[in-house]
Amino acid sequence: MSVQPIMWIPRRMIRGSIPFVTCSKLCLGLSRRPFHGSSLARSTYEEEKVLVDEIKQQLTPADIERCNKLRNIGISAHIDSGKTTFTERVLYYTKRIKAIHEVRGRDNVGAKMDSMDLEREKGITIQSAATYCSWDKEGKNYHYNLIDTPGHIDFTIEVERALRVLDGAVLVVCAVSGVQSQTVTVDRQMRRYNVPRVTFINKMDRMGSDPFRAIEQLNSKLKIPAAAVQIPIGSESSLCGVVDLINKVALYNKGDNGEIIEKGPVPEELKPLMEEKRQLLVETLADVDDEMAEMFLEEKQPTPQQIKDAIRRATIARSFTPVLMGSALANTGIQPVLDAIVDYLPNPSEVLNTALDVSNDEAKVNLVPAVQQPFVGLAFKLEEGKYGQLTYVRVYQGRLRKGSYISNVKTGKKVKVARLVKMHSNEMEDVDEVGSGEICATFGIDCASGDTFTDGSVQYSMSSMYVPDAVVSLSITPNSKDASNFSKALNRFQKEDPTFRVKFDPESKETIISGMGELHLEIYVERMRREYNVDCITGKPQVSYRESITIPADFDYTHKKQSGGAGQYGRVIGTLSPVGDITKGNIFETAIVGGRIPDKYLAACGKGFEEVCEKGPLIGHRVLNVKMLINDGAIHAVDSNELSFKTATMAAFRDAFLRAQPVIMEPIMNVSVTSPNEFQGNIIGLLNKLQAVIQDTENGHDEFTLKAECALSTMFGFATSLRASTQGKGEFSLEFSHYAPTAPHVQKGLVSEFQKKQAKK
Ligand SMILES: Nc1nc2c(ncn2[C@@H]2O[C@H](COP(=O)(O)OP(=O)(O)OP(=O)(O)O)[C@@H](O)[C@H]2O)c(=O)[nH]1
Repeated sequence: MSVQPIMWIPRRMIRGSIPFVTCSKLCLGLSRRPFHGSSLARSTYEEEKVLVDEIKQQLTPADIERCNKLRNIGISAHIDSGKTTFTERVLYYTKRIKAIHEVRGRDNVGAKMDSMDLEREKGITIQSAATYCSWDKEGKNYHYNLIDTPGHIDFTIEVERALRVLDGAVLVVCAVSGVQSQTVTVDRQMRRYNVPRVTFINKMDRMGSDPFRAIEQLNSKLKIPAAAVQIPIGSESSLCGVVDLINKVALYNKGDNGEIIEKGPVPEELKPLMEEKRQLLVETLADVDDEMAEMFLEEKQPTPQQIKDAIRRATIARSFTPVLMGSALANTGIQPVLDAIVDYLPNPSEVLNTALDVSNDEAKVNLVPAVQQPFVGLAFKLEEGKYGQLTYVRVYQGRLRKGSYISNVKTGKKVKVARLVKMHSNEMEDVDEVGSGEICATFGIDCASGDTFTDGSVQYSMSSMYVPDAVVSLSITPNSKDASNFSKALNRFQKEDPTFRVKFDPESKETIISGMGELHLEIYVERMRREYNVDCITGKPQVSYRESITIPADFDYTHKKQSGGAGQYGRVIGTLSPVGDITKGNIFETAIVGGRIPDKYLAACGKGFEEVCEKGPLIGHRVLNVKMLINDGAIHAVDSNELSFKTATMAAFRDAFLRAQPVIMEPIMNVSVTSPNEFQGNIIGLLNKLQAVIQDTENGHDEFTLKAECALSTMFGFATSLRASTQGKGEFSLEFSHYAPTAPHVQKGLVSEFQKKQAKK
């Protein structure tokens, strides 16, 4: 039987088809990796592109020239993938630093971007660090603002705020471990802020490295079409360069620190692989880019420039990521990433940034990165420095000048920009002015993280970043009597980090800190000791439970105190009900007819509701997803006041809550454990003991990764048991997934423990 050759049609041309249709190429035996769909609804990007093109019309040639040379880039990845090591090379090759220092290096200097002592000791990045550098490409000088972000999930807010203000990112992936749990988190964050990325597969010098397996995982796990634009020359310890698939040329790193890039012909033995992977690149592009698809159908061979243009379009459209590879530690393949940043990542004029016009009913406005426009900037990160509060600002429109006055849209306060600097990790350079699209920092501006500033002529407010909920808390008490440094430190940390929260429990007279995980809180306790000289005693980590209800309950409550002195009277009637949509949080509503409760008393009811939600009736933890509706009530002509209504609301709430089949909700975490294959049995045993639900295991070359869901309450001390079961070779990460009701016996235990504590007071 003869097989009819069917023409292979790029997926892009089969509109509306979701599963990948493989036609003749498969029939002809050319295997293609499965396709899992593009990362972005195309219509969304097309609408965005129209707006970006409109905005570009408003730019002067000087604005375009300035933006063309600018890239705001983040470096993000899973823990220990080599972001900081990579950034160190970038700074060295761009001549920002004169020598390379390693993370945990023997010279004890540490990498430039890990400027905190604690970061250098632990070899982890805790705070994101900003810097800038210049890169010469084909005779043109480009300016990069770079932010190196932490990999550990506990410091995730640093990644959120960096990605909020960046236009593009380099996603670093380990060539041995491939896509890891935190790579998935970072990918989600990149999508949240529509950040296009180029991917760099690092650690190609390590045994067991396999860039093509990592690319498969980008496709399958992150569901982003990805294709190599390079292949390695040599492997593991003999890695010496990469083949540029687009130009079919070999690039070797030479010199003591790989600073010289030497071009050469492609080694003969690599030519078949080069052709295969180049073809795969073109096919993948044809799947995501119209122009490439047409060329493909017409069987035209694209030129290197056409391939590069297609990569640029598809990367900016967030429907593709080009993959480069090398080894930061072995100084191989870094310079091509710097070129790829220029070639494939957007400049500030190619990204749509919007704000809400507060003076015009919050109408959406598109920001124009032109210097002549009124200034609009976002304060995205605060840091307490030697000279006071340092505020990092991304300028979206207009320009920011030293000595000028800017106004905080939220508070209406006007402040003078006394000092303007560009950051180079923990060092700074004074500047007089920064233009739109730039990132800078200022001193002495009192604001909160996420505030928008303008020159006062417009009232634009930009959306802030996503702040995840704190899940772990512990009590903390300073060891010395002098509490001033203690509260100073707590105030500062709270201001800098929206995921770090502090509250004082008047009943236990304890200060409670909460955050993203044990490590997060541990680091703050340690920083308190080092930076503020305050030794602290901490309690056992506690889970931040939530309290909720499962059925509605009506209430009719009268608060009355009419004997002796000034009287109190307030009656509230209504319903307490569970909120189905968990994104809505707690809701307070009133529907009073005929003014039976005046507005000022209703406002007091609202305050009472907020207060009582902070400390739930079951075990004193925050209330989640409860709606309170007050639709009737009564006042007393003399005795009613705001306090009476607030008290009545709180008591009504507590009473109805307990009748509404209340539940205690506990945080369920996504756990990811990676360890050498030989410990797989131990780890599964360990997780079974913790009643974790194992969802996936994946065996790599010599490591395996296990994913599970587990209640946070069982995970305290997991680091120690994991260390013991894996001879210290296992690693894990925990990330909040959702809240789920605790088992009835656990709830009973928690409630009786809480009641015992209350009775003792
Ligand atoms: N073999 C090899 N090791 C590398 C390479 N790049 C980094 N490393 C090592 O991997 C470890 C982690 O590197 P970092 O640069 O701190 O990784 P990171 O992603 O910044 O780490 P966090 O910010 O803490 O998540 C260090 O011991 C580095 O020396 C590489 O290309 N090859």
